Amino acid sequence: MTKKITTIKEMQSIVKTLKKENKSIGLVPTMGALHEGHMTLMKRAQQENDLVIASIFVNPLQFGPNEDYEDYPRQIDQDQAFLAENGIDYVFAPEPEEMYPRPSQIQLTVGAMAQVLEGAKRPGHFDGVVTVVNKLFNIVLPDKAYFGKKDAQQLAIIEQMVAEMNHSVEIVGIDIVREADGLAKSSRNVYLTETERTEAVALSQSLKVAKTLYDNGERSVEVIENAIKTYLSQHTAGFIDEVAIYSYPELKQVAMIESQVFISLAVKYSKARLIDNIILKDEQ
Ligand SMILES: Nc1ncnc2c1ncn2[C@@H]1O[C@H](COP(=O)(O)OP(=O)(O)OP(=O)(O)O)[C@@H](O)[C@H]1O
Ligand SMILES: CC(C)(CO)[C@@H](O)C(=O)[O-]
Ligand code: BAL
Repeated sequence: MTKKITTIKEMQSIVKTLKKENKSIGLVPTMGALHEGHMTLMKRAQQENDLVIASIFVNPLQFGPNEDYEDYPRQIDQDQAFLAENGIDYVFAPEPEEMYPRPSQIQLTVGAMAQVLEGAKRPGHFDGVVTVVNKLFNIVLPDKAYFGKKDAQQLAIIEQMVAEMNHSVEIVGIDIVREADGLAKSSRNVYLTETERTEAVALSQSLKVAKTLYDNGERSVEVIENAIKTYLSQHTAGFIDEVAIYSYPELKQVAMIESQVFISLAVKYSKARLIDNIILKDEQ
């Protein structure tokens, strides 16, 4: 059975007991509408900790005014059953009023790392992410916390936050989990129409085109970005919102592909904005 906790006080009291018993805690922060991508994070957390706390919280602070906060899929009972089937110990699922009971006097702001890629498209998004993740770390006091590489910029910023704020937690990044045809699993995939779902395979396919170019020796950012844009425009009617190559984890733009970089892309469909990325390593 997965025990559902909705108050910070109860969660902290459970954590206190677990710490007294010397149990290691793995935290998997999510926004719910759980799928196999999330479950891969949970499984890894189970392997590496005495017990796992999943959090489900659609964090209002990380959504812009014209984004899908109201519409974001919420299915806590289904999620709790899925967590129980997979032997997850606790789900921390507070309401927004529990996490943010009063107007905030103290704000966290992410610097240059949040001015590019997703952060540039979604102003304030990463300030909201680090705020809630900070609170979750303080409430759950995890030994390890698990984040997907699908949100590569988020992972880099959280690693930076942990280093700067001296959180006693080890951050574990998990590879992107994909559908059989290559589409990255995402809670927002349910928004896709049938045609969009068929076409959305173009995101991962275009990254494969880029990888092949890279493997064949291409190192020009412009050539690789253009190849992705061309592939996408030929294979999907979705709006190409972003195709960019950045160093990882510094999140600095690169002129040539010389070090570890990631190619990030975002495509907007009628209701869903999907992201994907691939990390390229220069073996030379
Ligand atoms: N396909 C995936 N592979 C690996 N990690 C994933 C995948 N999908 C989500 N995650 C990770 O799970 C955690 C929770 O993500 P979240 O609840 O936002 O799910 P999501 O499916 O990414 O939803 P969204 O539709 O908002 O993109 C994040 O660390 C995210 O990177
Ligand atoms: C890390 C997170 C749970 C914080 O709200 C969210 O950004 C997500 O689901 O990736
Ligand atoms: N997985 C990223 C959370 C968001 O889109 O707000």
